[in-house]
Amino acid sequence: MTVTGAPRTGVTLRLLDKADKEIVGLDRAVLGAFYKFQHDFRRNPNAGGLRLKQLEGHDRLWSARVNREWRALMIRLSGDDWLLVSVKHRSHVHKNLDRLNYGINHITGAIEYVDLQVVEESVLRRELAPPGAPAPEPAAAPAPEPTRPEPLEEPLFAAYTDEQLADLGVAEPLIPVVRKLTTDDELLGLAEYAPRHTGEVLLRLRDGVPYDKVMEQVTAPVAVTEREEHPGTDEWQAAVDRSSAVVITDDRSLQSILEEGDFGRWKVFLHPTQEKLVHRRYSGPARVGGGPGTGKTIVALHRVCHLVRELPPGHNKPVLLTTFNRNLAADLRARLVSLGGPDVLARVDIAHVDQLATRIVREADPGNTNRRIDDTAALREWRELLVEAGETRWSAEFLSDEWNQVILGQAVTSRSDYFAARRAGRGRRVSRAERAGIWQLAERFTQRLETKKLETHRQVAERAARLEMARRARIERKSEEREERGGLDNIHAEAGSGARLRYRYRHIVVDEAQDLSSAHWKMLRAMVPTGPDDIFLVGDTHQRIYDNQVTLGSLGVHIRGRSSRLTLSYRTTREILRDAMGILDDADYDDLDGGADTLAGYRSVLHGPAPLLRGARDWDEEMDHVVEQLRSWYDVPRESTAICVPTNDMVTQLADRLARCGITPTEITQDGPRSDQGVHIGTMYRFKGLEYRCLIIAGVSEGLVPRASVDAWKHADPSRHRRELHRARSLLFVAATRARDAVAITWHGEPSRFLAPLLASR
Ligand SMILES: Nc1ncnc2c1ncn2[C@@H]1O[C@H](COP(=O)(O)OP(=O)(O)OP(=O)(O)O)[C@@H](O)[C@H]1O
Repeated sequence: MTVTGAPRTGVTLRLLDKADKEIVGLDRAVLGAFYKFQHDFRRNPNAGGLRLKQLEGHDRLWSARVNREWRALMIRLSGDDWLLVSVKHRSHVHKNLDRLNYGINHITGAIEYVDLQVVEESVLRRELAPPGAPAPEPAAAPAPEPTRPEPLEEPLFAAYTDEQLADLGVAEPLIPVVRKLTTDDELLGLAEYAPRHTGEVLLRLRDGVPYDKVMEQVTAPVAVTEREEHPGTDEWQAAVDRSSAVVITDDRSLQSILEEGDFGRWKVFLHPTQEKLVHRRYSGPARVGGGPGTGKTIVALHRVCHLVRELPPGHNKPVLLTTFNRNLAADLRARLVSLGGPDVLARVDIAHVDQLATRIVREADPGNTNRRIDDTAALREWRELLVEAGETRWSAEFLSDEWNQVILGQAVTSRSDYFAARRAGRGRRVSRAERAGIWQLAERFTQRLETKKLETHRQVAERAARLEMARRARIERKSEEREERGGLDNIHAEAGSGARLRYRYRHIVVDEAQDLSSAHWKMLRAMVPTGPDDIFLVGDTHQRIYDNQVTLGSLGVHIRGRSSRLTLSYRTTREILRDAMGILDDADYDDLDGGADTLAGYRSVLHGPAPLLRGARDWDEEMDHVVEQLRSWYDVPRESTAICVPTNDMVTQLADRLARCGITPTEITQDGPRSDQGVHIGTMYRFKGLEYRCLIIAGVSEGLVPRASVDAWKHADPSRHRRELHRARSLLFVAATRARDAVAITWHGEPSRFLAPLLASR
């Protein structure tokens, strides 16, 4: 349960997950009346105009008047604590009351509400109600248009007994309906109405996942354990804490639901597994993994709000929320304001890791005016240096990697240290004489950058890490001295500056953790004292698109025993997810700490068309296909549509073609999309963390995805070849999982090797 604020009168009105869908479907006048109703009810439920009364034959179900025609149905949890489960037309409230079912699911321990009348009529489209029953609900949540089942079809769940279904946590009143399901349309219709856990279980079984796996992956994570039962507390009160329900206050929560519809749901209805991760107290650094769209960022944002609420009052910003780049940091800021409002924002520093590193380095050296360059620009510098030096023994790529991963990566500062440095995972062996040569070139490279007043992001990150680690050592020393002197406060003042020396943050929350480098982690580790709730990180190594493989334990970030995984995708449909997983193949992925990670149990309850695969003769024809595809999505707002391509040139060419066809293109730059309007176009790297309704991935041809040059490593450096292929695969995986509703993948010439499993499945 998410609590977004306390009511003022002692009356608590909560809203059960899915009841909101019914409310959003009401017409505007009724919605207005509902808004007023919830306000009046919280002030005084017994006010005459509300006509609060218990429903006959139901010990906890009550109705109250929303307006002349509409009634709110509520479960009374205890004295003044109410749970709103439905808003119904008054003609439906007093008839067939035995069709209303509510109770506590004995497996999940959550409160569930089911209106069998609505389910049977809308899902099965069968006349199951007794004669004289009211006509179908005028304002029930919109049901998908199911097709009439073939009369003799085998029921979908015939292989399972009622008891087996109940043991998985399927809502018991729905089991007779589940037995009657014969088509996928009916099943998807039921999943729309049913308590969420029931939908998850049934769809997973229908996907062919074995019973035991469903038990392990879907039911076990949310099952009540004996330890969780609260003896002494009312069982309904305990159950509401395990339910997806939100306390209605006058503030954002209701507004998010009523005005933003499905788009606002992430702010209020967390999945029980998300909820647990947000509110838990961790004894040290904790990590949350999970496939794309499982709500890792959402959990990180709720976690930030939770940490802020636990802070003592103050005006500083003791919580750091950080991520990989500027674009993502801007997105986090916007989402955090929308979730927590200005009060939360006032206590949180939001900055991407390179921005933090720059701050630290500038603080230590305010006169530094060097220009920052990225890895590609640094590689160009390496190439030029090699040409100028007439050096042919090593390629620029090899030296650049050696410099980044071994010299900077291990903070190697002297020739003798370099002779002793570990080169694990670097593939090619180098002799002592070769190391001497490489070291000389590395020194020339550093001097070259200094002369040109250039600095790479990695250099800055390394420098920042060293500065922060030194600062941390000073803090620890001072605090030891202070203890020895019996707590004299002024010892804490930093020598010379007079400034007080303290840790920069109390809590750090990291998004997109899989792409941070060792230097970033060292810097972050040094910024926060070691202790409970110090670092909370979310990320997915299947989406790692920069070559930053780390073992967190060796960097002082000990997540062992505090690692969890989310498995339900809220973004991607089952059809998109299946193809995206096909792209990943069976490559190995790490867990950021030297172990292996998997996407076992990764699933979705959303449903849509299968991704479209289409080849063309050449790039010109492929661009025509892209335009055609965009035109077929005429009813989707252009800014909810995007195209990603492998190269910058293709971005320019495609943008040009779209503009000539009357479709506004908007390029996604390093700082995000140039404008809010038009179809977004960018290279695959730019799509990290973004989300669209419809997406085209174009140019997925052999030679482009992966780049042809990658295969040059096959014999020269097999380990690098493997890494490059891994990264290219992840890049396509990230791209394919950005769409909510529809994906089209196009290519020209030969399709990318990564598409082989998808093409074979068609
Ligand atoms: N409990 C929830 N209720 C409704 N929507 C949710 C919930 N959790 C997440 N979502 C929605 O799912 C989508 C994906 O969430 P989010 O961006 O947090 O996923 P992620 O795991 O960080 O994805 P990625 O790894 O691809 O960046 C968003 O649109 C978010 O609003």
